[in-house]
Amino acid sequence: MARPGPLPRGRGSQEAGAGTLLRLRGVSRAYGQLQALHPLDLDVDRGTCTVLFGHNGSGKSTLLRIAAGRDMPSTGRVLFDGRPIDEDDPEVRARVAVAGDTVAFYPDLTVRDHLELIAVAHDIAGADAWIGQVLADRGLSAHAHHLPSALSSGQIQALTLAAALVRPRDLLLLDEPEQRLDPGARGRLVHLLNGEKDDGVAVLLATHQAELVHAVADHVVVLEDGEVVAAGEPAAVLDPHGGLA
Ligand SMILES: Nc1ncnc2c1ncn2[C@@H]1O[C@H](COP(=O)(O)OP(=O)(O)OP(=O)(O)O)[C@@H](O)[C@H]1O
Repeated sequence: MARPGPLPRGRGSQEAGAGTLLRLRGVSRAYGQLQALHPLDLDVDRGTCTVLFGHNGSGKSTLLRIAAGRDMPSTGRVLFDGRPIDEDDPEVRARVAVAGDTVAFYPDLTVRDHLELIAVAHDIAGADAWIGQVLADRGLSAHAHHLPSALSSGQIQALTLAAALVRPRDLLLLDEPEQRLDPGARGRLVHLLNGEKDDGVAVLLATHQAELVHAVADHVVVLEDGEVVAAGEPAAVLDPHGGLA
């Protein structure tokens, strides 16, 4: 993906390709009596993609929220670039991009307005051209001046992705980014994720789609009722239909 002007990336991007960026140790999460996540360890390296795969309720979103510093684990710790993650930490805000499972857009701001707000907040050079590129890449150019209420569910999903992609990032966290995308947009998503890896970004995403796992993952973690039941290279762990190999 061509980027106009300086690459809008996080401050640590000069270290891209140099090892682990996100490290989870002994991380678990209980909601009252429910053990949503049993203790697990996970490393996500720069320039690689790790995929969380599992049925509804297996703990994927819980793990992503903890990895983003948006929720505290019941046990264990999360380190981003060697320090405890906290979503209020300016370093984390500058370097971690999240497209989560809940989305809130301003009803009276257009698609382009949303992306401009984010670009301004992150002080992005050449923002106009860059926003134009992100809109085109996500198939949103024709909807740039539309309000969120005028978008289809797939276009809302594309805007959710665009909002994460218009900003700098060394770590990209995505919750079911393939949801509601048509085959063309899913193809662009695969291209995008492989481009992120080439740029040295560490990617952690949750999905239900085995095809996406095989297309982008270096490492897959299969969750069942909050427990890791398999982990490793996709070809060794999952068959093409998403069953355990
Ligand atoms: N805030 C919460 N309070 C109580 N229980 C929760 C909360 N969030 C999630 N859970 C429960 O934790 C378990 C894991 O949920 P989670 O959303 O992490 O699953 P998931 O794998 O992302 O599911 P899906 O594929 O449906 O998005 C589920 O049983 C869910 O009901």
